[in-house]
Amino acid sequence: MTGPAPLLAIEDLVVDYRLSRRVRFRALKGISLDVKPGECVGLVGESGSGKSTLGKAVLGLAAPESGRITFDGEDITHARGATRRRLASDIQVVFQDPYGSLDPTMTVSEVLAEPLVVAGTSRAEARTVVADMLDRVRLPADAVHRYPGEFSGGQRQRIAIARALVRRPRLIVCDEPVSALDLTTQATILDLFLELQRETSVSYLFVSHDLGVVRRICHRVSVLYQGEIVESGPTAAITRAPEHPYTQRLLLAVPVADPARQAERRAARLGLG
Ligand SMILES: Nc1ncnc2c1ncn2[C@@H]1O[C@H](COP(=O)(O)OP(=O)(O)OP(=O)(O)O)[C@@H](O)[C@H]1O
Repeated sequence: MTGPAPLLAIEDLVVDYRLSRRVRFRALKGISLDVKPGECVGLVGESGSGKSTLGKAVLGLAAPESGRITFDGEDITHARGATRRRLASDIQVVFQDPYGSLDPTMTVSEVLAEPLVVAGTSRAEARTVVADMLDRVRLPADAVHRYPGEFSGGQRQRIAIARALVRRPRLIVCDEPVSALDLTTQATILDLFLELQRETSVSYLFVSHDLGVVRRICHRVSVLYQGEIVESGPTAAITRAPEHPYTQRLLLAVPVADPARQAERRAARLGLG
């Protein structure tokens, strides 16, 4: 193998959902991908392709039938209990809906300090870390006394990112983290992810249905279609010359600024081009 050892390695992963005692649905049909230290790897695919299932498996929220997930060389495929709690400082998650993932009854200070206090950090030290994190995600210092519901969608996502960062994770699973935001806010949050990566060398597994978003932020991308990876490689190469027809379709769905090109693409998508 060339280059640094992967931080996260997924090998031939199969995940089923049990629909009834006899019936199972195979959501992931033997997926392999890896994320190297400091890298952002995109997992792109349309709704129902299995993206969130892969994220859940990494976080220990979906039990694989077979295959292997290793983190920093340790097999975590079926990690539970104490191992999972230890992993929680290394692997964090940012979800699509920042409001749903933040307790509305807790102040921002409590939301951010909780994971630290649970992990044994003193309250005084937690206060220092929280202040530093708010600064990093560009939220005003007085945000600590307010509640998540008092913030805009973009600001709430900044709170969720700060919460993911407080325990200094090495990997963040980002599950559609900008899908609920308008385009301008999306751009500023993606810039924030990039900046944080430069500052902290954190790695991202970046799940998205939007190849346009992935193109902005990911070094490499894997394209998931009906539970299988149909194409993967450097993002620039995949978006410049996608080989699989499904990737080509995903690319056609990316909005472009030029209305004439947009019309051409719409025609191509409808088979009129
Ligand atoms: N709890 C569940 N029980 C049964 N089937 C499920 C369950 N969760 C997901 N699935 C099915 O597994 C497949 C993959 O779902 P998953 O949520 O991973 O897709 P996704 O690509 O993340 O979609 P979306 O972008 O809409 O969130 C879908 O066909 C979905 O219907």
